Amino acid sequence: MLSVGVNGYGTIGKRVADAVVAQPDMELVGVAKTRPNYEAGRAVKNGYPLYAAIEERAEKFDAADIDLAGLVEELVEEADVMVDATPSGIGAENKSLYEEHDTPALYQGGEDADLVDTSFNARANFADAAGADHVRVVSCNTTGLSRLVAPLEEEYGIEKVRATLVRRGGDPAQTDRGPINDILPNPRTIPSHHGPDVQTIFPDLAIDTLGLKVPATLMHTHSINVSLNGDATADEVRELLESQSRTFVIPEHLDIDGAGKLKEFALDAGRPRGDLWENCIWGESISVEGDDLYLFQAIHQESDVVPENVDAIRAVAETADADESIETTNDALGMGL
Ligand SMILES: NC(=O)C1=CN([C@@H]2O[C@H](COP(=O)(O)OP(=O)(O)OC[C@H]3O[C@@H](n4cnc5c(N)ncnc54)[C@H](OP(=O)(O)O)[C@@H]3O)[C@@H](O)[C@H]2O)C=CC1
Ligand SMILES: O=C(OP(=O)(O)O)[C@H](O)COP(=O)(O)O
Repeated sequence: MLSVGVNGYGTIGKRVADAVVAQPDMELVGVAKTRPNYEAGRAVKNGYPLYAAIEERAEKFDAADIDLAGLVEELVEEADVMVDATPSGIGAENKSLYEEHDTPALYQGGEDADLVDTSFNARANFADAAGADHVRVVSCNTTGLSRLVAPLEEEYGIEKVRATLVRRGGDPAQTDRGPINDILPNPRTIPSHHGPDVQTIFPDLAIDTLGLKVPATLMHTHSINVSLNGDATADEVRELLESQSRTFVIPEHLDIDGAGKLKEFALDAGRPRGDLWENCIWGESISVEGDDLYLFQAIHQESDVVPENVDAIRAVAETADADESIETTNDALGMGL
């Protein structure tokens, strides 16, 4: 069994913790937080040992009647692999903690690519993380782009990707992002960080990305154009994407016309927290004009990186190859819609 610790128990961390618990080959050693808020209480109710991330604040947990299992240093010492899901920039500050205890660590997409030995996407470059000490699971949007690029690159070769990312302004619980009423080019410069980030996975890929932020919380939406090298028809591309385990081509008959219905669909399917781990690609949008493929896909920012984190744990621990790990993760989570 792989012992896993999660430092940072927020949007991503709590989902990764639950996903680790669901795996047949992993155990959750515990999770770390700085404050005794509702998520801390829920972690304890779930039976997850809770560690204080900042020693001086440990007494606040006592005052809130929330039991601590110890300090984050003890969690790191006990874990075979740490998943750092702290806010952007804090992961970099925590790197020395993991090094002191000789514990390999995963970081999230809010950290810089140069913090780590390799950036990670399970479908595209699983083997690059073998035995690495520091691995970054790329951001939600970069994960969504990488999952799309990998099969297209293998099947046809890619001349160029052009992607416009309409990004949600904040997660549903991020009240500090709002109230919001605006549409922002974000960043105003081009490219957005996503193109260079995709190139940390596909170094030779030509890709331009433009980003915007809109006053929505549910999901991101990508408008994609891929100039392919090989001949393709829309039907062939659709079949290819349907054959991938983490790209869900939304059938037309479901009559899902936006992120709101997608989330409702996920809740109806019994998905935890209404999570959509897969890229959600509108079937009727898949079009080929000459060498150019076009499509729309929705990306659930809170959850698409979760199975990638689980796979990255096995990759650094070298306990499975890509296909084995992806299959185990998918089965344990209940992937497939
Ligand atoms: N949300 C998203 O859509 C996505 C986020 N990411 C990336 O994942 C990372 C985490 O983001 P997200 O989950 O949204 O962030 P959240 O703010 O939801 O969660 C971060 C958690 O870290 C805790 N924390 C804060 N400081 C520390 C610390 N010093 N040590 C330990 N824990 C700490 C916070 O707990 P406390 O309340 O106790 O301070 C909070 O629970 C970022 O790099 C982000 O860019 C990637 C893909 C999608
Ligand atoms: O990784 C994400 O987005 P990104 O791929 O646009 O950086 C998450 O949705 C977090 O985005 P945020 O930086 O707006 O919180």
